[in-house]
Amino acid sequence: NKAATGKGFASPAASTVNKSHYTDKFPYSGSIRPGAQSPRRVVVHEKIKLPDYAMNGRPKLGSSSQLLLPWMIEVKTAEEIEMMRASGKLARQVLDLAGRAVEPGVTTDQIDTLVHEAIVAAGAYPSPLNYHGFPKSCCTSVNEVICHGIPDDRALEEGDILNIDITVYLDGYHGDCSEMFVVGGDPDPKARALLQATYDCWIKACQYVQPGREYKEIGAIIEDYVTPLGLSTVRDFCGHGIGKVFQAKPDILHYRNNEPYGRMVAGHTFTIEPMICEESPKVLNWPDDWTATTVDGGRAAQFEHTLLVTPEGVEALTAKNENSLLQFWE
Ligand SMILES: O=C(NO)c1ccnc2c1ccn2Cc1ccccc1
Ligand SMILES: [Co+2]
Ligand SMILES: [Co+2]
Ligand SMILES: [Co+2]
Repeated sequence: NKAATGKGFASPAASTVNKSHYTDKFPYSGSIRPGAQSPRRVVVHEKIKLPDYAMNGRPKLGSSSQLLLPWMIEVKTAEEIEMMRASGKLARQVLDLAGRAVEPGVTTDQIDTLVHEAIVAAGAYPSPLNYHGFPKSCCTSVNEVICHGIPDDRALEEGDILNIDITVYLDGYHGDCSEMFVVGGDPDPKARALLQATYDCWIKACQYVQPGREYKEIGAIIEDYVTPLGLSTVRDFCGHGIGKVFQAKPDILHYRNNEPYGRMVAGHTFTIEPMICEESPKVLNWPDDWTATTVDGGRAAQFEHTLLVTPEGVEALTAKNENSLLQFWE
């Protein structure tokens, strides 16, 4: 996902704000707070191909091949599709490894360490690390955190719902996926409803994908599914084209829209990663420059696949494998 609109956090009208949960003046909306981060890592293994931003944090502008005009979507060759399959497969393996480590008392920093070491051991680079300066190798987003939660020293608690978002850069190609995990394994009924609805609208959107279908329809499918259930879909971050660059065209909006991104073609690769909220979809950006939470403390859930448009329809490059654990919503 990426900021589809400008940043800046909601500033509730002064008169109506209950300041009881204010700490250091910032209106945190729920109980999650910034934690202490362990020292940043730098990947220096000579065998690992680094993305262009690895050292200076700034991805080169424009799409992977300079020939592509901004509104054109890259069509991968058969060889590139094989590379994307390998990246997607690795991202899935790392996400499964991270998910198996989730239990009360484990910190998100410990999960980040596990993820970082597994990605580097596989000869890949953890794509989020230093992407626009991001400090960690994956995102861990708990409860009211919508996305881009930074792994830190907070221990996971019974009943937390957690998104772990993994992106790997393997031999020049990114693979990006994320999934929800329930800490302690027994979600409250409202969490169960949020997780089931988020999963169901996501699967519905993924199954819509096939050559000739319009990109913009994805948003309507998601929004029309969650709204009748009393849930909302975040508008500030979107899915994205992916390949030799982490984020490319098209922008995949998760709400009803008229984006002019045209139609799907076999060989397109992109993510669908809806963020669904219990209450308001409005985003409160923390002063840490990364973490995005709901403005009202309502919880949020997200799932993400990297998808390939095939002549027959769609292939989830980050699909679960025979060793992946199934969750209650599947
Ligand atoms: O698609 C993504 N995840 O699915 C994705 C896209 C872009 N930046 C990302 C991610 C994940 C982590 N960051 C790093 C970051 C960069 C700037 C602002 C906030 C976070
Ligand atoms: Co993504
Ligand atoms: Co994301
Ligand atoms: Co992701």
